[in-house]
Amino acid sequence: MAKNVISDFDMTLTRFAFNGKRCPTCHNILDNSRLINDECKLKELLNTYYPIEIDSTRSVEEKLPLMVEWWTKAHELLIEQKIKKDALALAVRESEAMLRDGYEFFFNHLHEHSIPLLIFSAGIGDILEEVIRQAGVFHSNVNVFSNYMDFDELVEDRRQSYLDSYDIVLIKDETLEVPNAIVRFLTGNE
Ligand SMILES: Nc1ccn([C@@H]2O[C@H](COP(=O)(O)O)[C@@H](O)[C@H]2O)c(=O)n1
Repeated sequence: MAKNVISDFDMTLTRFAFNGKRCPTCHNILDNSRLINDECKLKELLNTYYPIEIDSTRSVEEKLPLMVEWWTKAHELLIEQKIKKDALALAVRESEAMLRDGYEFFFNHLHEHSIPLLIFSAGIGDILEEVIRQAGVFHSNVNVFSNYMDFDELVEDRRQSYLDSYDIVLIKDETLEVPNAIVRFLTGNE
């Protein structure tokens, strides 16, 4: 039987608090860093929307559009900050984010047993990956499904790193023809 482990990230794989102090989410890591200026209102968004996220009297249907509204507004604010990709690692290193105690066993054991770990997160994929990487457990069985930042670098600059990292790289292809061919193959052309 195929096994997968599915998890979310912020406050699930990372700690909620340490020594009585709240630990940051991916968004908070950026917000608390030197990459964001004081005028950026991410904290105000957190104060508005986090109570809604954890409000057990509201239904999922009620919360969903508000959560989308939250991350849409947050991402618009982040775009204005013109963050450089290279600076993310330092922001994570200087942050107080930490994986939960016992993370080494969790990540290493799944890797040793070739069990895929699928992480779904409403956080920021680039930051999330960096937290796991800096903890030394970003193994090949870890797959992250999250929002990623799109940096204004020239496509040419990134082409080689994509070619090195992925089996298939689509360039100037606005269709889903290749993914659809793979999906058809996986489902036996049904
Ligand atoms: N703009 C935002 C959006 C979300 N958050 C918090 O990040 C958490 C992501 O959690 P996952 O379990 O999906 O990894 C989410 O629960 C929000 O509390 C944020 O801080 N800022």
